[in-house]
Amino acid sequence: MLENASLPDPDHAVVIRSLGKQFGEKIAVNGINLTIPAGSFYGVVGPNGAGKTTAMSMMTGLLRPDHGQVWMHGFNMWESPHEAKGILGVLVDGAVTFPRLTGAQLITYSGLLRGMDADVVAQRVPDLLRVMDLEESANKMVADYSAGMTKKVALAAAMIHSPKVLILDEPFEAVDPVSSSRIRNILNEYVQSGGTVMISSHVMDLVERTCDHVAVIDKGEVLASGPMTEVTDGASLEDRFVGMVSSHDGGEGLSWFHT
Ligand SMILES: Nc1ncnc2c1ncn2[C@@H]1O[C@H](COP(=O)(O)OP(=O)(O)OP(=O)(O)O)[C@@H](O)[C@H]1O
Repeated sequence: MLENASLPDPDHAVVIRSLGKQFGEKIAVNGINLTIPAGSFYGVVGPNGAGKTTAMSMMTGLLRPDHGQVWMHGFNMWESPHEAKGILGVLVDGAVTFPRLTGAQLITYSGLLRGMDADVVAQRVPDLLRVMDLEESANKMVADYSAGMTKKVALAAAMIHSPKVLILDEPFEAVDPVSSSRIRNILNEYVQSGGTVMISSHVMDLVERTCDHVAVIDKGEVLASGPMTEVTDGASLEDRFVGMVSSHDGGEGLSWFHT
């Protein structure tokens, strides 16, 4: 485990030290270090299989790391899970929901599970259904939702308790552009009010426009991280990303694929 030389600054939203996970022979996350400043909109980008979901699952306490530590505003995820998880809202790819609940029930249940007052939950559920454009489907079972609707209801469930930190794996995947823009505006306001958002995405343009910090992950390692302008260094995020990842991979094309 990590040498606990010094405790991280509780003003940082998320501090990750030497976080690692191996599945059999496969090293999915290879001892990564990241510091997510409070009040930042932090993007995580990386090619398929880079280790983003594994890293985010460990950050949120859903998957136990082989080694390393995570602190949420100074609370250690594994030593003080109640405190660390209490300030966290999570949307992780493939996370189990309860598809036989209706959308309204799922969001309500999430709030009640968080120990919220039932009256406050009842006030917030219609607001969340409205901003997610799910009012008409509020009483339909989540099992019958489209992929984008499922993503939006899971996002609403992650937001109901107004957490200090939101960790969202691919939150805009399958979400239509109007809903995506509305959700980004809400997240921007949340960040301006001091909240912290971490998202993963494959859409470089969206990450570049939305996030003020970014980490590029490949093969379980952080290739670059920090303020967006420092990482991009005058180029587009897409160009920087492709440059970093392909030099890491040394990938070649298909010499036979032509007519
Ligand atoms: N439960 C598991 N068992 C075995 N291998 C796993 C498991 N979860 C992830 N992996 C492997 O770990 C590596 C990282 O996977 P992960 O899902 O974290 O990547 P990702 O960056 O989120 O990818 P994508 O962008 O495609 O969603 C992959 O090689 C994957 O096959």
